Amino acid sequence: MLVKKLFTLVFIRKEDQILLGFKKRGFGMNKWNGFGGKVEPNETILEAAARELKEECCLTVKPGDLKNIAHLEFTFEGEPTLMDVRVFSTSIFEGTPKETEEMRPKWFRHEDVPFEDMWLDDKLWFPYMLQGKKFFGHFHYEGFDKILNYKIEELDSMKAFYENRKTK
Ligand SMILES: CNc1ncnc2c1ncn2[C@@H]1O[C@H](COP(=O)(O)OP(=O)(O)OP(=O)(O)O)[C@@H](O)[C@H]1O
Repeated sequence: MLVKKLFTLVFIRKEDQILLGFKKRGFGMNKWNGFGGKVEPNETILEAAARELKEECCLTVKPGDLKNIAHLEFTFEGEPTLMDVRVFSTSIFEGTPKETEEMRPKWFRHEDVPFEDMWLDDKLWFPYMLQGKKFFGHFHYEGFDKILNYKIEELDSMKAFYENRKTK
């Protein structure tokens, strides 16, 4: 049986640019990604998303301004964990991105997103996100550099997606 662990992932958008952070330590080190981390037991998913964004690049968002745009699942061959990642996006934020011990933030134009220095899955689902689509993705890795299989589905509504999962 797989043990589910809940994570957040936040993308800040500004005109034709997206804010990414270069992870300086821990899981996904030396890769560009959105901002996020584990949801703690004492907080909601939205609170966790806003907290991680603040901790990692010093931007403030109201949890209510974060729009849930995707649900991602990651499994790793031979590992008992399923990473359950709630992806959010917003263009409403306060502050200027600042480097922290964990992340070095940088704005990228859509055509300049550095996929060669990101998780392999990002290249597969970023086009959905950049086109404003909602989606579900599942990626099964062998190690960290090979995807054994995956599936991506465009969704009409995240709410309907979660309601549908609850009843299964
Ligand atoms: C495998 N393919 C992947 N593709 C894209 N994004 C991925 C990912 N796998 C993990 N992620 C994200 O990477 C962050 C890890 O967070 P992570 O640093 O482990 O969490 P947190 O800050 O709580 O950790 P510590 O407090 O340092 O233990 C978190 O946003 C999570 O959604």
